[in-house]
Amino acid sequence: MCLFAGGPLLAADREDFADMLQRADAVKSVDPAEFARLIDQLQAQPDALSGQQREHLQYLHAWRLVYTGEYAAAIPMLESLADQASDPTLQFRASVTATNVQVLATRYEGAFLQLNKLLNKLPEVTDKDARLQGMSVAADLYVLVGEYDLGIHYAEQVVKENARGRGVCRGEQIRLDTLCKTKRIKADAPAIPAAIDACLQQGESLAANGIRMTHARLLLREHRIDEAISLLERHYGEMEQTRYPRGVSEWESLLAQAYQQRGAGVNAQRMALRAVEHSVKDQFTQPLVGAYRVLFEESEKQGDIGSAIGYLKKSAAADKAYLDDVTARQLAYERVKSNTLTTKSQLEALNQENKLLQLQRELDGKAAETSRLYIALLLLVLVFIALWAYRTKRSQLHFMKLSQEDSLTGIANRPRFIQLAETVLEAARKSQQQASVVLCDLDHFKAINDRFGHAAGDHVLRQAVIACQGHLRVSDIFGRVGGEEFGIVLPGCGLEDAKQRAERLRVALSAIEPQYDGVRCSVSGSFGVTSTEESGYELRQLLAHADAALYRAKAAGRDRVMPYDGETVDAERPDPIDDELRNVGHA
Ligand SMILES: Nc1nc2c(ncn2[C@@H]2O[C@H](COP(=O)(O)OP(=O)(O)OP(=O)(O)O)[C@@H](O)[C@H]2O)c(=O)[nH]1
Repeated sequence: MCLFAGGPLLAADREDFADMLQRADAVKSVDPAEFARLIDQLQAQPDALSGQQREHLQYLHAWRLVYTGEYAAAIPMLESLADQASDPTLQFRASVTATNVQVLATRYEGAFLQLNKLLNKLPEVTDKDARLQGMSVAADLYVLVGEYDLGIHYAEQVVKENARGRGVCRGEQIRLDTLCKTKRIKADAPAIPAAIDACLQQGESLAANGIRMTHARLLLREHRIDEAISLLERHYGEMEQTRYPRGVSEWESLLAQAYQQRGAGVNAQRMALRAVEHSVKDQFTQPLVGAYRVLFEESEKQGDIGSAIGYLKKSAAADKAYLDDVTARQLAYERVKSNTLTTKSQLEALNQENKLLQLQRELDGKAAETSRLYIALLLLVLVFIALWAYRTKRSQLHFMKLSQEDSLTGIANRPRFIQLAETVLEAARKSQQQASVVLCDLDHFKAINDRFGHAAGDHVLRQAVIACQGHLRVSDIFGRVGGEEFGIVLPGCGLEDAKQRAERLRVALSAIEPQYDGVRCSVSGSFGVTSTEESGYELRQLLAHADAALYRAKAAGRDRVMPYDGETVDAERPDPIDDELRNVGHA
């Protein structure tokens, strides 16, 4: 398929682009020519790429600019990707590279600020390559400001994680360089060839040559000049192929110094000039200072004073610029560190404040909870009191009912009957209305008890009450005033009415045929009736007259109704409710 032919873009094309991007990413530091070819090809069709692919391409393009020393152009591209890239891993990688470039562009403060952000983000980054990049930058930066142990720590971390087998090469390069700087390694250390091998196996010739430079420095330090020259000459072409100007310039400066130490002035001069030529514009590095120094000394040796003075001036300027650079990065590091510490302590203060607020909130919460508990407790007590009051009232009512009720028949007992009758009669008296009183006594009740037993007698009493209730009004007062004797007050009834109603009660009584244990017995009752017209409104009088009439009914043969006939009541005749009346009167 032709990738860049016109016509609609197919999904397969996008896959090919993705493939090319991956490939470009993979070869960017090992095969600059292939990397450049792929980037150029992809850049020719920007509209054919997806948004994410365009971002990836932009990152690789910025990387290429860094590689060729165009830092000013690369930094804004990388910063924009670090802030806005849709893929978080690309975001992290862009910010790592941005940090790196800020160092190269001597923007140290920005670099250290960015480094702090990176290290904070690092624990969340899972992409192994991105982690390798982040930790490598951290190691480089710490070494740059003389924090060698920190640098070695991150370098060792890179080796340990060994992302895609590249960690050993990258981490060892930093570690060995740091050990060289701190004079903690010898030129014959076996770690050196091992690290070079690891890099070569990964195709990382730039890193392999970086380690070789470290090796050459160690050899020179140990005055093994020929070995150093041999090493540097042997791999010079390879270094040139990396097309990394900064690295090439450093290599050439080192070789120039080696030649000079050997006394090969012409070669030293030639190589130093190349180092100056390949050095990054406006970048004052130690190798550049070294190259100018070689040129000055060689010119001086040759008696070319004019050139010597010129190189001396350049050397002094480069040296000063380099020292200024060292001071600048040191200052930037200290400033960021102190700002970070200040921010940290401010954050801690804020944290403390937050903790206090949190505690306060918790206390408030507890107080609210306690209040809620108190309220719940109070409600519980109130409910308990209400329940207790309700039960007390209920039992009071129950006992009151018990005290007013006849337990056998459920109608008013004698005291209650008297109380109700008094009230009704008083009302009748006040309204000058008639009322009648009826006394009813069951006939030969003793005989029922004797013949059928006491329980049968109780049963008959209950049946008799039920029969009577069927003929009484709600306003009538009905009570049990003796063993088998009942009293009835009929408000609004004159004597005739009362006689008729008593007659209905009598008929009702004689109609019941209570059965007990299968034995049927007959019941009848005798009734004595009087009214307020005959006897007045006094209950005692009314009852006495009704009782006299009842006595007459019994005497006349029972099972009948007798009205009070005006006869004088026998004072000797025992009055069944006399005591109660006396009590009521006293109450
Ligand atoms: N079973 C039962 N008997 C009761 C109760 N109260 C009173 N008696 C009985 O009622 C009977 C009343 O008898 P008496 O006073 O001689 O009257 P009596 O047999 O009805 O005869 P007269 O009234 O003259 O017709 C007694 O035997 C009492 O024991 C009660 O609650 N239950």
